[in-house]
Amino acid sequence: MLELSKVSKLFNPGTSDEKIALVNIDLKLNPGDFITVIGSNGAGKSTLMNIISGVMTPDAGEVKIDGQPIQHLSEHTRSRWVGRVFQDPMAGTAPRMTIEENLAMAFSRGKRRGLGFGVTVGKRSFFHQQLQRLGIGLENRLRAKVGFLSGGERQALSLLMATFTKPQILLLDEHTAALDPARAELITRLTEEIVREMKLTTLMVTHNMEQAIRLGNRLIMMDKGRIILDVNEERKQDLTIAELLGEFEKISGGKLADDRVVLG
Ligand SMILES: Nc1ncnc2c1ncn2[C@@H]1O[C@H](COP(=O)(O)OP(=O)(O)OP(=O)(O)O)[C@@H](O)[C@H]1O
Repeated sequence: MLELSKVSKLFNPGTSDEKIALVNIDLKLNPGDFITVIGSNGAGKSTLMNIISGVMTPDAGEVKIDGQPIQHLSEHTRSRWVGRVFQDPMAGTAPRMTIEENLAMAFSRGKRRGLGFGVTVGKRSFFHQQLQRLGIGLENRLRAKVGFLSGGERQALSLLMATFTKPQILLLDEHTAALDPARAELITRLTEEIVREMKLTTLMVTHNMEQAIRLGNRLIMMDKGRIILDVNEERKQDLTIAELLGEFEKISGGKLADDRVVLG
């Protein structure tokens, strides 16, 4: 499963704009772990996601999946093992393509070019069945252009596409933050269902403290490029938001500064 050892990342080193993003991060995910990630502004959460998915390379340290170092592999190659849903509903799908074309693209992810990209009858029936799981009627709109879907519908489609090929690791990068509360709740419910049914190992960044406590079996808190707290399932069960914020203050010596934090 995913393991990071001594991973560090510094932006603009040696300049007046130097930014510490990650400092000696050690993180080991066990199979089936669903970890929520919270932290202050600029704590390094997105950098962590970018390094795991291959958007960025670390300055030092190792990223391994099932014991194999992957930090030299491109984002495209890693997409075979790493699924990701971004905050922006526009980011995970191609707006000018139809729903079924987007799904076909996700289906062929990581495979050699030219293999399996078209929409065959067999695939169409599979896509129909998969979309039905979402319960929002997208299975009846297979040939609709994705650009015409609402943000929530697009995010549901992105979630399905990211998990289609049962990734070794699923990265959720504030994927409900840009949605209205009802849509956010829908995507959260779908996320829980898909992660549970497929037993996906998941890392989810959220600014919603209640969600961070309620979802998953483990919670990590980041500050200034470090993991400052790693809460296990047992302790997480009766954790409150006040206790979590208190822990942050105790360890970091300051208040959790996050302009997007949602307390419940
Ligand atoms: N491409 C970049 N170039 C320069 N500095 C960067 C870059 N990406 C991130 N940083 C800096 O690295 C640090 C960590 O940023 P990162 O985006 O990972 O934090 P975050 O925890 O996701 O923050 P937020 O919750 O505010 O989105 C910050 O100081 C940020 O300004």
